[in-house]
Amino acid sequence: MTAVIKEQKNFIAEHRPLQESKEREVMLSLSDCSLSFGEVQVLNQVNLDVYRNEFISILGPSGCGKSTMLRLMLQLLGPDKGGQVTYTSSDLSLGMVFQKPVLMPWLTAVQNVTLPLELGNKKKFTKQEAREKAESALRLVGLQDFMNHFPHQLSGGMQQRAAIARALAADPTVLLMDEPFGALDELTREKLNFELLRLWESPETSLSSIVMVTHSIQESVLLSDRVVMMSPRPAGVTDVIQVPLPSPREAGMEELPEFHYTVKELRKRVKHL
Ligand SMILES: Nc1ncnc2c1ncn2[C@@H]1O[C@H](COP(=O)(O)OP(=O)(O)OP(=O)(O)O)[C@@H](O)[C@H]1O
Repeated sequence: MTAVIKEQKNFIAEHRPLQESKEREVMLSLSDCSLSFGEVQVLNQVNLDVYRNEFISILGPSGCGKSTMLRLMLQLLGPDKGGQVTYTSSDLSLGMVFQKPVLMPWLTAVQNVTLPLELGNKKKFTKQEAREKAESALRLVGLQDFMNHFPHQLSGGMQQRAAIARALAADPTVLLMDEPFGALDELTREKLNFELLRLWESPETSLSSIVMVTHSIQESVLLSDRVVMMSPRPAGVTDVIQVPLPSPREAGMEELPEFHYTVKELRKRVKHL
């Protein structure tokens, strides 16, 4: 058993090799991005590179512009003049998971996951392919026995799993997540955090990088390689902290001194904002 776990760890390490900073590949970048809604300036000169094979958390005060930053990354919004959002990687494909699962109540789990794959003018998948991709994504998130359940028949955690499956079914290389577990109870949240890491590390998904907005300092330290801290609005990046925990992350790492030290350091910096 131990040998199998060790083998899996080695596989994960090979699958997701740590890159030296000078050779790290940038997947997408925000350069000097400011953004205003009318008179209200929300973002101020935000600079951030998202690298291949990394997990980034974004922490910042409520209303500072974290979701707006994700919408910039998705190019649903454009920055003010002078700013630039650049997609640098040739295999970049973005997926999004929102705080609320936003499932169609009249569709089953598998129909909800299939729907976006069938929409749009340039249909990438046939009906049959879309269905197979949806079923395989639902299996990945552990909902194989609930494919034909309607959203009201699923718990909050299961609904969020379905929303993650919906994003994964389109084979994104970068997954953007806006407080995906914020509305869940602590135990479910903890469970889903580790499930998310497992999905990220799995060779069965196309995921390379994850950018997650969270309000939890502990969650950000446990999950991420880097924590990006934002100031109050108009928000800029005040700090980028490299988390010194070993990879892959595992349950129990919250007991390590590096974990406590990093949480303490982030708390100190949040207080100074
Ligand atoms: N479409 C919009 N039109 C006008 N103002 C907007 C729009 N979207 C966001 N805002 C404003 O931009 C600011 C930043 O919003 P955003 O949702 O990005 O913050 P946030 O950091 O994600 O907040 P929270 O942590 O509370 O979720 C807020 O003051 C919000 O009211």
